[in-house]
Amino acid sequence: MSANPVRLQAMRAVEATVAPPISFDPGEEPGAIFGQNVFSLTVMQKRLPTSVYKSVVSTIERSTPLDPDVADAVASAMKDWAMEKGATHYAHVFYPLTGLTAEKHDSFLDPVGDGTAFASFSGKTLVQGEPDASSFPNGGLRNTFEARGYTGWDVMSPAYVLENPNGNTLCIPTVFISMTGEALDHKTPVLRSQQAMSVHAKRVLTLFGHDDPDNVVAYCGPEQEYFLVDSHFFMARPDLLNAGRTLFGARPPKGQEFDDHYFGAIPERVLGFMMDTERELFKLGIPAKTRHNEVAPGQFEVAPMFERANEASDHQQLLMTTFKSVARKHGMECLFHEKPFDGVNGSGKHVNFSLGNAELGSLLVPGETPHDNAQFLVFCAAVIRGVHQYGGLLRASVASASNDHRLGANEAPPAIISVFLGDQLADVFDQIAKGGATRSKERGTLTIGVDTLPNLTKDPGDRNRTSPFAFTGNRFEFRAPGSNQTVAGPMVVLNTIMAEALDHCASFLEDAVAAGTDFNEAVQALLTQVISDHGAVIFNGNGYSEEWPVEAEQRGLKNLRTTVDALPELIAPEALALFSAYGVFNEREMHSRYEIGLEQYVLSVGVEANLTLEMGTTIVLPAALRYQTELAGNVAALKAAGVEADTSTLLSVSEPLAALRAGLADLGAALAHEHPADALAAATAVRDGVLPAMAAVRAAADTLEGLVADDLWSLPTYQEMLYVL
Ligand SMILES: NC(=O)CC[C@H](N)C(=O)O
Repeated sequence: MSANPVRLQAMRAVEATVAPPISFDPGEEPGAIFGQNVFSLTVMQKRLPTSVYKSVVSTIERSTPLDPDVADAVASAMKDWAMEKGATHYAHVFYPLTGLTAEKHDSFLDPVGDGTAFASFSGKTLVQGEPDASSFPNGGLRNTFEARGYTGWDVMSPAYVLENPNGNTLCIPTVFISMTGEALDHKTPVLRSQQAMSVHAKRVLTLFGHDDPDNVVAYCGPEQEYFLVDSHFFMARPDLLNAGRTLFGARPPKGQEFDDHYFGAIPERVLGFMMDTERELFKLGIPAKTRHNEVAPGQFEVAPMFERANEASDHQQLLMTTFKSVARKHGMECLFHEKPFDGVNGSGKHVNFSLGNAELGSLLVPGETPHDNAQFLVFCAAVIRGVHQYGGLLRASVASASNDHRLGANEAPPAIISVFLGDQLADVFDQIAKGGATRSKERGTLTIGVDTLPNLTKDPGDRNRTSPFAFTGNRFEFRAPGSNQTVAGPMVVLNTIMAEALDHCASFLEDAVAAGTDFNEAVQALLTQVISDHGAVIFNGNGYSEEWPVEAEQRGLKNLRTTVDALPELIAPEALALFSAYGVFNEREMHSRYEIGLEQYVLSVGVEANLTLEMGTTIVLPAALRYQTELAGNVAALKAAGVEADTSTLLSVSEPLAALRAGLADLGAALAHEHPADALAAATAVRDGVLPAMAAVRAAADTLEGLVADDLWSLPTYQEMLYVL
């Protein structure tokens, strides 16, 4: 074991760690706690007069406006319920463009004027709040002197009581908008885009004979990957502490090459943590379903069941905060960074996406009959059209400085957005392209009934983990979103591109039918058109291969490697036209998101660069210099003793040491440059000037880590952080 005091102490402390007991009551019925802290429809049904309850349900299901009297009744019941659960405050929770969760707490107590106070909570307070919140990024949508921003209750996402050892709070999920009604958050566009998509999905469903269908919603099932690191190591790494990822660290002798961690037995300490998180999530009605070890050592995954996109997105944010706080209780730090450790697997948040409603289920499930299948194929075709036309927007929706390190490296999807259909579906679309599908690969049988559409089995064939957008039997999996990102961004783009594509499909079919074309023939013609116009986006091969970027370029698919390449997609004329046509964002809102994305990029690389400079100068350089001095002393002593001195070790250290010094000087110089005023120019300068300078410092430091005496190296190493839990 290392004699370096910092690391030694950390190791001893890890050894001595005793996991906290799980807060589990052995007599408890399974599932008894699920949703216990949620003001759910069931709770509302019990506590509200029937007419009020029905009115809320209608607002949720059919988007009817919320009546002020109904809001008052709901608020009163909600307050009583929350106070019974120990809540003293309520908070409008919102999701500003930092990607974090924001909350402003207010007490239920109102002073009466005679020195006493009573608890109150009106419909108006439930429905609307007014946090000052002027310091959130708004990309030019507000000036600080007109700081007003409003929060408004998202009726479709239930309120809940958040427990804290120091007191409980009633939390109300809200949208956050400016005085002029422009979106300052991630939730507003999810709701707007969902509405737009529903309008056109319903037109398609009506064409397929569904009479007055319910609203169609987007479902989202996010798979959250994360790393756990013992707190003692975490605290000894300023980079993890401040940037969430290691900026230094030589590859460990053993990485993930044995694939021995993936789905392996979950370490006892981690399992205890997982059970504890699940309990907290269950109380909040978050359906955490699956847990397992991931590819990299120290990496794990939790996957909740799919939910409506807006609720899934709120739950996802809550899940992340819950994981962070429970991990600390267990003496660990939960890392959501997309690439905390260089050279091993990064962390994604794969978004499983489908459309549907309670009445019809998922619309991306192959049906039992050719007629159902025709409907399914139209929805799939819409996905293909949407992803092909707006792949750049999907890429932009997952663009961040941290995700740039992950995409295309060590088993994460590439930055080129293509669609994987699986053998069966690819074969069907192939046949459609060649003039009408008559058989499905799996069954190999001719279809009967409504002419030429094939039967489809529900088994889609093999999975393809190298694709950023893969059909998995009853949904598509968008694999590019990063572990630290909100799922709202991708969901907004998915909903909006589906709105456009379904609008196109519905209009095509409506026109054809009006012109007297047989409906099935119209469907065939539509599918043929979509596949010949947009089939280039379908790629079933290996997305990690070296040939793919070359082929993708020939197909005209974009390869937007970095955030700086991707973000301009947001303000491309076709993107502005798309989002405004479907009422999701106006031009100002798009520009604000573009500016904020670039600003966040510059800020996060800036923090990392300053940290690299600081750690390089105050931790790595001194360790290397000490070792060099020790070696020089050894050479001098040998020479003095008249013994021939071997200087090779001294020289091998001196070389990277010189490179480190030069690298630090270059990085310092790169950081001293004033940023250009234009946001894109600033981000480009950072990408092309600062990032390479950081990489040069790291390369020299990582070489030194392999040379310097272990007792002089105080930064916990990759082997310690990844393997000691
Ligand atoms: N097994 C997996 O699905 C690996 C996925 C990978 N961690 C990613 O970044 O997306």
